[in-house]
Amino acid sequence: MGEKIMDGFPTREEALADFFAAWEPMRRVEHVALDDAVGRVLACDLASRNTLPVVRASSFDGIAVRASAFKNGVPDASGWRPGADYVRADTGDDFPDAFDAVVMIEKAAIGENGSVTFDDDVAVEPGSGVRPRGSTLREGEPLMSAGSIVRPTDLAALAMGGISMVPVRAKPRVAFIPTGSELVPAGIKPRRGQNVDANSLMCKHLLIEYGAEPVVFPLVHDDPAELERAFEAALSTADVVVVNGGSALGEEDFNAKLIEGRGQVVHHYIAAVPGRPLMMAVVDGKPVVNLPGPVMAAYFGSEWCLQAVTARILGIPVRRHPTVRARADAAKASIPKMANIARVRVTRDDEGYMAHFLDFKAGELAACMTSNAQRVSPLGEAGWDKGDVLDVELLRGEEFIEKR
Ligand SMILES: Nc1nc2c(c(=O)[nH]1)N[C@H]1C(S)=C(S)[C@@H](COP(=O)(O)OP(=O)(O)OC[C@H]3O[C@@H](n4cnc5c(N)ncnc54)[C@H](O)[C@@H]3O)O[C@H]1N2
Ligand code: MOO
Repeated sequence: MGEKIMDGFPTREEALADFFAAWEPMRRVEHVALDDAVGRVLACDLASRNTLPVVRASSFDGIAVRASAFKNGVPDASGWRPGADYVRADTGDDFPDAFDAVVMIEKAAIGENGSVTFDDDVAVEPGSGVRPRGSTLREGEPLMSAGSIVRPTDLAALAMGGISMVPVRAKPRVAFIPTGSELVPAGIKPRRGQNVDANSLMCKHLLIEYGAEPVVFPLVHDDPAELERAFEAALSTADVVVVNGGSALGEEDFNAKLIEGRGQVVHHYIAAVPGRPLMMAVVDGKPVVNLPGPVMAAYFGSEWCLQAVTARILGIPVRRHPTVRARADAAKASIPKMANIARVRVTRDDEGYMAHFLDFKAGELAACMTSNAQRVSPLGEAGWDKGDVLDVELLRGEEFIEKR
């Protein structure tokens, strides 16, 4: 391993800048129904095609009247008849052109014969109690801009604006190739020497969260020909290829070698742990990532690298987790030359939030993966003391933090 352990690696930012300079994102546009648009990235600015109300609408449940009847104060309406002198017009209703104002139903008692008795304080002007044409939305009014991610409330705006098919950026198709003869699929009991393929599921769903369309390949054994077949199939169909495992120097680590022989390696080994043997390459103009195999390494590499690649293709920023300030419950050393991700259990007591750092190398890997927080140490940080207050990223809502 020698000096390859810590020294001379690019930071994540430097590595990504070089990687991004080496390939151009292709952006395809497709049209999806409103019902399928949530979570998708808008491909262009959208403006309303509708005007609402189309003509007018009552502001409340009431009766539509002629304002002229109120010119000299509250009229005697004992002889009024529905249809001729007034009509019912409830919230949002349009009503015949003969009427031009609406009186709230609380201020107008309708008799059995259709007559009306108004409260003494009713004041009616032309247009009172009426929302005019366009007072909700006007044709041509901007609805959303390109690059926004569609949410359920946005659907309401798009629906009102008469958008039925939504132009969105196509999801980047990311092929994920899990490798290693020792792996068995989730749900199969591992025998001696075997390990569970935990990354395929984790990375598939992380990629979905990032906005990609993952294509998870079947497990590839440690066999160069098998790997090459999977790699070429992935390259011919996907926008991004991720080979998982075999990134370091093991006997069966053909993956890095295959990629090296097939394209241009931009970086191999990054100042980010776990997962420093991550490799970025370009093959046939497409970004290829050799994501390290250990679960925490695959997670961190997905978060900083695969997410950035997906976000670049989609033209969106990478997501930022909310942070809280928490007291470290123990001292810890970290490697100053490396950005170091640690998973954290955050709890609450009378003094505030407390951070318990989990150790994936000491039997706590599952606890790490299910923890409610994490922290990436900045480069240059050597560690902290018990009681130091640190920013930690929350991975579940603050409302779920347990009180101790
Ligand atoms: N001599 C050296 N050994 C190692 C180095 C090094 O620099 N020199 N780097 C270490 C570091 S750091 C990491 S990170 C790992 C990188 O491992 P690989 O990417 O080569 O992965 P594999 O060797 O294929 O597997 C390692 C480990 O991960 C498990 N794995 C693989 N895929 C999955 C999966 N889909 N789901 C769950 N677990 C997976 C695999 O079973 C192994 O246990 O190398 C260090 N070694
Ligand atoms: O230290 Mo590696 O970078 O274990 O993942």
